Amino acid sequence: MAGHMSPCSSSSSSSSSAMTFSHATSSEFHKSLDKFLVFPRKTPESSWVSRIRSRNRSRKSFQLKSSNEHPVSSVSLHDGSSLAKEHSMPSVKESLSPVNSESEKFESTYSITVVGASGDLAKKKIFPAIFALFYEDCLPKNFTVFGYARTKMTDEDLRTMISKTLTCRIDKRENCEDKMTQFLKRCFYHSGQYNSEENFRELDIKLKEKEAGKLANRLFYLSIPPNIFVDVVRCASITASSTSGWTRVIVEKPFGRDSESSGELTRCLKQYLSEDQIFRIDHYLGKELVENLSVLRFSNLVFEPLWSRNYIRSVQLIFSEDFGTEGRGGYFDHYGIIRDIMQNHLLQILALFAMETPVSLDAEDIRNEKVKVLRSMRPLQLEDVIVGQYKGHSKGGKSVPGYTDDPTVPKDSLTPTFAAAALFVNNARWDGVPFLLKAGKALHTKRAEIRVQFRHVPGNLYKRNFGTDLDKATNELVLRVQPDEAIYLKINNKVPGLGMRLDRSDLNLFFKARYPREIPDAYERLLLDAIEGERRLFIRSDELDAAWALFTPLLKELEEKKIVPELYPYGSRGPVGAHYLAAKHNVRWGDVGGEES
Ligand SMILES: NC(=O)C1=CN([C@@H]2O[C@H](COP(=O)(O)OP(=O)(O)OC[C@H]3O[C@@H](n4cnc5c(N)ncnc54)[C@H](OP(=O)(O)O)[C@@H]3O)[C@@H](O)[C@H]2O)C=CC1
Ligand SMILES: O=C1O[C@H](COP(=O)(O)O)[C@@H](O)[C@H](O)[C@H]1O
Repeated sequence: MAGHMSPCSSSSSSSSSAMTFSHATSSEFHKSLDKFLVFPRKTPESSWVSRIRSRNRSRKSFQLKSSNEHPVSSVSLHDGSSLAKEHSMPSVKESLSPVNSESEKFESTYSITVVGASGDLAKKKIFPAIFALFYEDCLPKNFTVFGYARTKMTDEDLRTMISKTLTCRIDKRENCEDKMTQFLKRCFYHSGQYNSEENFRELDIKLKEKEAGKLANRLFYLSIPPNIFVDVVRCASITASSTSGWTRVIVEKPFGRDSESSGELTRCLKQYLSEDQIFRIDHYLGKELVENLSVLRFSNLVFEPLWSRNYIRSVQLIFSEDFGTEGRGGYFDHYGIIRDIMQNHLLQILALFAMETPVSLDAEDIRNEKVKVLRSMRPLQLEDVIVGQYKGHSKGGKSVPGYTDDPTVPKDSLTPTFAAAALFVNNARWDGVPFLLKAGKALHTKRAEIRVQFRHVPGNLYKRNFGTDLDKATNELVLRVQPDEAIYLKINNKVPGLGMRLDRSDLNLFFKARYPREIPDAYERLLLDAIEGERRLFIRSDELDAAWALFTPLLKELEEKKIVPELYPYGSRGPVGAHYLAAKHNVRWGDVGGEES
């Protein structure tokens, strides 16, 4: 069975000292925002580069922009102290636009090594995201991509494999073929075992060849099952970390399966890496609408005053997929939907939603606020959770499989493929407000959204016109994370004409209509942030601990008591129990009934 954490000593063949990887200085993320210029990250290439160049010419400073436009590891020639500190880690944009011989001296190289390059995630998401960054001219001049896995492949085989999943931006497609060819020339492959220092040493030699003596920054993306994370980090740290620039490691979830295993994983990783070097990815934090949540809230006066128990009746975070665990049943059965979606993606959104205003957009300020929210929540109780599992059925000559029909899933599996839960943030702002989380596979639709249901209007003058069901007149703010990103607010208005008939309408910001260009994939944003050293969208270890503390007792209880999930048909709206759970907290799910626009 996949997924058991190996203790860090498991296959360690040699001892090593802590923090073998070299890492960026902490000053990287302690700069104040207003010290720097602000550039939009994605403007067309010519204007973007020329803007940087002209600013650099006039101010002699380089700017590196991460997803919050916060210059993270920039080098300012105005600031002697930061110059001295950070010469060892020039920024991406710096190497994009060398402007004087001083900077030429420090020209740096960047490599991204995708460990587990033969796998599903690498093919589907990571290589396409790196290419998209290249296509958008967001990558530095000197960059190399390496694939690493056990599968025997040549460089050419890797290129053929990844070329099948590369796509150019829908709204551009200019020079697409050329760009792909240029990109593929930068891609190389090394076949090796995950626990072999020798094989990583060979990788190091190949990396050094490409780096050609320049200052080298290395990013490792661990796109592998979690039971080999520590082996890889150990081997790479001992034999393949950069000795001149930074070394960073992106770790894919799952980060453990409960508090203990997660703590153990963190402890093991920290034998070889400092916290600054670990980039725990939760790709939902890279989604456009999740990014927009804080903007909506903190840059519009109309929302923030309403953002509390005084006006908000419930917050609903909903994830549904219209397919089952096909092909991933073996992995999934060890985790279940609560660990796969709720404890990370939905909880992260909840923390961003509920946090207090951070001191600044600095990663540490934001993550401090998120941790406070998580630590203000009471651990989940069994009575506030319902679990379900999809079953197969046949309809009109077509049959769909149940979860346990998957040959890699035990026939008597009790693993939930659906869960709904009510969580509470016990602080002054949110006391008593249910945060309803719902996540499920093999449901009737694919969707992720944040629904904010406001309280009923007190002493409503128009009560008569709404009829008896006041819930139907409740204002609701919806952030549709996917598909068809949108932000809309349900309001009540008068139907034009004589008489007084009320209607419910949407004030709608539909992103495709407003911004008719493709929205970057979450992995693009996150990869760029990792290259640029922006940690805001990555999970800090104390956040992770707090998240597991909320779910671990419940997960244990579910397993110990062998709670049987409620069966629901593949393609349905999920177990009825979810409605009882909402009703218990005096609310209704916003995504059911005629209201789900
Ligand atoms: N796929 C997805 O959509 C998502 C995946 N993730 C996470 O990302 C990581 C990678 O996912 P994914 O690509 O699906 O994983 P895969 O199962 O496809 O594994 C990736 C690669 O790791 C190697 N590998 C697989 N199993 C083992 C094993 N038991 N021992 C040693 N090596 C093994 C294989 O390469 P080789 O045999 O060539 O060495 C494989 O190609 C996982 O941690 C997963 O949980 C997170 C979110 C979504
Ligand atoms: O992390 C995961 O996410 C995917 C859903 O991601 P999305 O970006 O396509 O919404 C989910 O299918 C998978 O089970 C889970 O591990």
